Amino acid sequence: MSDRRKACPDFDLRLSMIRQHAITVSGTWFLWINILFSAFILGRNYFSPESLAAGPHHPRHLLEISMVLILALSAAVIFILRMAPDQQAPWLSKLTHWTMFCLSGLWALCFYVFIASGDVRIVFPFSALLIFTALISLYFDGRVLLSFTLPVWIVILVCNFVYPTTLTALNAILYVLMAALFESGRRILRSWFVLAIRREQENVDLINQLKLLANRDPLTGIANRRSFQLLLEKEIQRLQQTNAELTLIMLDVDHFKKYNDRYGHQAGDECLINVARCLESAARNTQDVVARFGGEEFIMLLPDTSPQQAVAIAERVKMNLQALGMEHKSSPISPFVTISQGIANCVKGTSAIRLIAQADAALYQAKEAGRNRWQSYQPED
Ligand SMILES: Nc1nc2c(ncn2[C@@H]2O[C@H](COP(=O)(O)OP(=O)(O)OP(=O)(O)O)[C@@H](O)[C@H]2O)c(=O)[nH]1
Repeated sequence: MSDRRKACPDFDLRLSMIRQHAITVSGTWFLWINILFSAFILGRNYFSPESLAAGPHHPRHLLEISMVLILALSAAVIFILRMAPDQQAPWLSKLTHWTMFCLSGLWALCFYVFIASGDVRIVFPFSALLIFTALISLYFDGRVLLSFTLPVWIVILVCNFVYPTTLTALNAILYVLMAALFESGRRILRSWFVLAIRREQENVDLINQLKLLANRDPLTGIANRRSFQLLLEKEIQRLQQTNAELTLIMLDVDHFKKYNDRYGHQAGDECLINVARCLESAARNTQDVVARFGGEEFIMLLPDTSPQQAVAIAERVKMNLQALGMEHKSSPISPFVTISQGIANCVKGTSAIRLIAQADAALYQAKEAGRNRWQSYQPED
């Protein structure tokens, strides 16, 4: 299957972003090549001016102007690419694209001067070198590569016939062969480029999936105990540095064993999923974390939350569950599924283990007091 048919929007987006970035990196390298080549032509023209003196057409000044322009343009664009504050900015790749197009026009002019002045020996090796270095640096973006190579190619081919030499036919065959080699090389390089990005994308997806598996509870989809512990540690650290508040609510479904025994394990699973949704809708924002602590136990991590605000959330949990009205005929306290909650507020210096133990103790007190209620942690005297 071709790369294009297999492509998905995410992959296409990533490919175009990497291409944009790559063009500013390898485009810089190619601009240095342009500087080197134009300096060489200028030097050659200076030290051996007779090479252009033959024939009726010898617009030497055109050659010098185009080489100086290539030098100046390449240097200016290298400077801009290096100094740009945001190296990923899309305008950088547009600038590189247009620069390649302008450079191509200037090189086309240079080759026209060579052919028109009868200095044809340099044309084939030099154009081949230029076009294949363009291939190495721009193979991943067909449009940019073509905007550089096509004008050069067309001018060489046309001039070859307008100013015929003894080698006109042979040169034409060589240029056509070079075009075929160029295109096949471009396809091979591009397919490796796409493959490398595809593999990288697959690795990123795999890592994201593993992260999800490591941090999510597979049944309910909410955070698991491990991820809760990490977030709690982070919040406690933040608490030590600021005057923020932090509250935990530990929650336990009442008489869940009886629910399982009456309705079956599958229904028990669905009940836990519904409870998780209830807790999520009672949470206020993305800062609040709802996690499954284990079995039919849940926990809510509420950053920047006072004990009074936590009580309001606990009430909301109770209301949400009541509104859901999940039948629990085996419960001795209500015909519907209920939940007991223990609230603990974190004071500076309290460890994560201690805070959880306090919320657990408050939960135990809520159960002791008859279940289907919340209880704030009361330190023993
Ligand atoms: N369906 C289902 N049941 C689970 C899951 N995890 C734990 N349980 C069940 O939850 C029940 C917990 O029972 P207990 O610890 O006695 O708690 P309880 O019956 O709610 O009693 P109280 O907490 O005192 O109200 C056990 O029957 C477990 O098998 C689960 O993922 N799915």
